[in-house]
Amino acid sequence: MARTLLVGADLWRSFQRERGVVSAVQGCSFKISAGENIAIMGPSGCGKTTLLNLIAGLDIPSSGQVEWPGLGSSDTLRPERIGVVFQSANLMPALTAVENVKLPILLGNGCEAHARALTALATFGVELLAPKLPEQLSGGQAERIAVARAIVTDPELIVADEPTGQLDQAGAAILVDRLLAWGRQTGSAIVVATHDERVAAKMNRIWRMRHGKFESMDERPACTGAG
Ligand SMILES: Nc1ncnc2c1ncn2[C@@H]1O[C@H](COP(=O)(O)OP(=O)(O)OP(=O)(O)O)[C@@H](O)[C@H]1O
Repeated sequence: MARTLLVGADLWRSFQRERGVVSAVQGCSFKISAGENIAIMGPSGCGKTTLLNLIAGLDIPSSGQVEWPGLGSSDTLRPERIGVVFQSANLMPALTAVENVKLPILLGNGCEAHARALTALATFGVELLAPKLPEQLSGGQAERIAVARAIVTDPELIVADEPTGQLDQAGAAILVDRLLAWGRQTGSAIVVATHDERVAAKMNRIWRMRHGKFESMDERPACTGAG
């Protein structure tokens, strides 16, 4: 049986706003195991980003518990155990593409950072963009580099927030196929928030959210794999 990486138990996350409290995540419970790939879908504002932040240990639930039995504690998760792809790439503007990808390894005191960063860029077919600054990149190129940055430390879990939002259909399919191929090779789990049914159809499981809750969790896509 696959190793359990993460368990969320009755997670709630509420935000205090001027007009009252918004409960972005409302009682979500789940488990993520090694090698799984999961799409989180649902309308804008249903809580996908908030849930991803809890999964990645970037945010703390208002109540409930998230634990990473296969990965460690929340202060040691990133960048080595969990790789994060933020919405809209979030590259550091003053650093070139290859420097952006190197960054998580340097933070983790790794060696051979440049070679590993180039390998990660090549995984997504963007190694020729290594010397470019973010301002010289298209949105889709920046997204590919952001995903390369997330895998460069060989994490056991990737959490990606709409990683293909700037790509056309063909570009999105290639990026996701390459990410899933990397996941199969390394045994890593991949969790992707997406509005794109074609992207979701490539995953093993789909979790559908509405108003902060799971509507369905174990839905199997009609077609799976790298097709
Ligand atoms: N830091 C915050 N402060 C206040 N409200 C927040 C905060 N973060 C999220 N919210 C609210 O929580 C709800 C869920 O937001 P979230 O970004 O998780 O949704 P989403 O499903 O990821 O949306 P999208 O698909 O548009 O990215 C929304 O009503 C949002 O306005």
